[in-house]
Amino acid sequence: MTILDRILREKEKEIALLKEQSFNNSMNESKPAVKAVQSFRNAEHMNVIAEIKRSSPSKGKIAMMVDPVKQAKLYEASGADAISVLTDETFFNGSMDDLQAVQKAVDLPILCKDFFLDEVQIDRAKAAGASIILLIAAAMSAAKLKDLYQYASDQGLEVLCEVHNEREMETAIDIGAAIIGINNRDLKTFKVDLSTTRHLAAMVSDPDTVLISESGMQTCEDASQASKNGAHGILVGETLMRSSDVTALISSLKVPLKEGGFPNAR
Ligand SMILES: O=P(O)(O)OC[C@@H](O)[C@@H](O)c1c[nH]c2ccccc12
Repeated sequence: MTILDRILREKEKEIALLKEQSFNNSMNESKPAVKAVQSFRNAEHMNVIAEIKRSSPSKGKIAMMVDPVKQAKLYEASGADAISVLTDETFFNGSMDDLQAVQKAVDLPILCKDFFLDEVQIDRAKAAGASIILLIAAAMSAAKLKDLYQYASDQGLEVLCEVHNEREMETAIDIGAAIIGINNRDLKTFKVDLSTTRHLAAMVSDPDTVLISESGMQTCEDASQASKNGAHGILVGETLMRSSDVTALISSLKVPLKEGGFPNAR
């Protein structure tokens, strides 16, 4: 059984418990929704989605003692364009409380990074203040991905649709995903290969699609390579969590976008 299988099995248990609760998902309505897709398209420099990540199955402990609110404020003050909060407890030591606290403390779009398999998880993420959710193509059928994408959109949430091979990319394109995340890490083997972004970005022909290169980003050379390969954003966890100078790191990652960014923006 792969780690992804183990995580998904755990999620099924979590979903059964969540179904016994109800979530007031109008709670978040008063805060003006910052549409990440629009701000990403307006950028001339690499969009940086900065992640709060205490630990992971592949790397073990990364920053167990992090104060998520402090870290998120530092990300925001350093020029991050969105914040990703890992909310899975069992495998990543995160929590929905982290996300809720972060959302209250910053004005940036907040990505709820979890393994979504059911609408009830989307309701909970929205109630906690998420503005974007992650849908991992490798975790479900194409039909399910489409249904959850639609459900999240109907709730006013944005979706980062994550792919890591050609078949998943075809599905993401097929459902018309506005923001596609190309994961350089294979969730089944943990192997990181930055050329995954080049390979899969080349399949996208819609000039309005926002492409995010995810995982394994360490240096401004990596960010430049991602830009050359067609990415408009990068999702960075471990390197930022371990950095002693987050501000300098984020500013070095904000490299110019290929051809100045989106042709029709601004
Ligand atoms: O810490 P890294 O290598 O910078 O990676 C961040 C992010 O891409 C990674 O946390 C991630 C991408 N997709 C996921 C799906 C589930 C859990 C985690 C992830």
